[in-house]
Amino acid sequence: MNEFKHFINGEYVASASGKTFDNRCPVDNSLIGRVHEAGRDEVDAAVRAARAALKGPWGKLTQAQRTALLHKVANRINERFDEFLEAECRDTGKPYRIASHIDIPRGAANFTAFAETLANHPTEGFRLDTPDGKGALNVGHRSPKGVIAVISPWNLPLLLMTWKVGPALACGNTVVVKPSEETPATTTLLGEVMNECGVPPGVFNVVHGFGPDSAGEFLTTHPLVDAITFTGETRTGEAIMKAAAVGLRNISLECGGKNPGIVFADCDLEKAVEGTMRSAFVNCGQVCLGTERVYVERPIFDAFLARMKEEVAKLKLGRPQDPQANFGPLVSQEHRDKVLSYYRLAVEEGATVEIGGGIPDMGPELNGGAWVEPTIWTGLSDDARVIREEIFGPCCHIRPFDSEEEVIALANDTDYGLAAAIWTENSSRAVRVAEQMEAGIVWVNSWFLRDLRTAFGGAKQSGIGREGGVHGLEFYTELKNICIKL
Ligand SMILES: NC(=O)C1=CN([C@@H]2O[C@H](COP(=O)(O)OP(=O)(O)OC[C@H]3O[C@@H](n4cnc5c(N)ncnc54)[C@H](O)[C@@H]3O)[C@@H](O)[C@H]2O)C=CC1
Ligand SMILES: O=C(O)/C=C/C=C(\O)C(=O)O
Repeated sequence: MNEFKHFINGEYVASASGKTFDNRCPVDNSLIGRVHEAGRDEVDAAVRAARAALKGPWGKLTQAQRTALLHKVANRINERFDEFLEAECRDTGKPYRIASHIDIPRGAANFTAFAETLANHPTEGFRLDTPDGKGALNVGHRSPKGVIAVISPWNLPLLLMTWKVGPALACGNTVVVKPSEETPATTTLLGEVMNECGVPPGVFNVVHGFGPDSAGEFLTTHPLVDAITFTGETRTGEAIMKAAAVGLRNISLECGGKNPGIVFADCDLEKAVEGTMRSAFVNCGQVCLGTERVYVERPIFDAFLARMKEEVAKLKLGRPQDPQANFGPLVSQEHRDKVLSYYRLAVEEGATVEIGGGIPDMGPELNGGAWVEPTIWTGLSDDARVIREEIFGPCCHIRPFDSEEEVIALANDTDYGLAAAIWTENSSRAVRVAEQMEAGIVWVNSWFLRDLRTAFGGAKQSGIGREGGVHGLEFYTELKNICIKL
């Protein structure tokens, strides 16, 4: 039986209260282990350790020394690849086939990419003319922001946690991470890696627990936290924003999406089908960038729908270890209840279920798991809740359109603004439409093609701020101008 403890000041510690909660595997609902639930005291100890570490050996490292240390962390994740893979897939149920080329490699790359990008970023400088003719030099100086609270979700646990911890540490901050209660394993394991690599105690801390009235709230309301970075649901983002208002702490929020895919008749049909399949069904549809609304130009609507149904029928559901499996369960029974409620709602709202729509029979060993069928609907009206609300499951609605103007309006008719995918071989149209998308990220003839140097974040209710590349500098550092009179 695993026991997931907090990682505070370089040591694994249990909750003083003795409070724990169960961690279950979504593949078959078996018990993985017990997770310690942090109270205010553990959160306070973690934040104080992080604050003290800013003034310790960590705060004295040069950028080059920090960069070298973060490379070591990335290498060690790669050396312990199989342990991370097994832990991640046990927590989430996702296939090894997926996690071994997305989650774990990106978990390591998030340290190297940000260490390099930030180490090589130039300092701002301006020469100012002055009346005496001698002038002045203005030099931008960046210092770490301080203690960063990282609140991370369950869908890509290692990837999304390190996506924040990597740049935070590269900029010289210290962190307290509150991973999702559903997926404590890889964040806990990262504590061992930090110790093995010689990252000083207190630089990386982990507290476990839930959101409201638990570790998440205790951490985000802690007065010694300087800034909060979050990925998860929009409503949680609002709660965190309120918490951050006290003491005027900075926030970076990456929240939900209801992302459109736009398929023009002049696309390469096979490319569009392959990309839309991935964007709707990879990770069992639990990716904030995923496509839940697909708009297809009428002349190819029937052909596109038929090909999508053929491909959905080929998805191979199975245990994470099954080398053929490319589709796992949802993360939890609770999330399955939510997704299935939308499957029922779609029918109530008048959808035609083109494929799926229910619970697959996985056999006696797996039927207790959080499995749902990959699902495609057609026929819903544009104001249906299924079209407007983020479901975060393996499902999409496909609807025909007749003109570019119409589809731009449809795609933007949402409270969210995270991502969009456009499929066309006409590059002028691609740019024209991409520029009109109310979204932070637009892919043309691709999806989830990630370059870690680029800006990442959402418009409207999909978030506040941009991370990625040098954009994270604005959040993870304090920029001071030093004016030197010559
Ligand atoms: N990347 C995304 O866009 C994600 C979206 N979701 C969506 O959100 C729905 C709910 O899933 P949850 O895991 O409950 O997401 P959530 O947004 O509630 O949880 C994400 C993280 O925030 C923490 N948290 C929750 N409330 C908090 C609070 N008041 N203060 C501080 N921390 C808090 C959680 O413990 C977790 O670590 C899902 O059904 C899905 O639709 C979930 C995970 C990721
Ligand atoms: O940074 C990435 O490549 C992936 C980001 C995905 C999310 O933010 C999400 O699914 O929540």
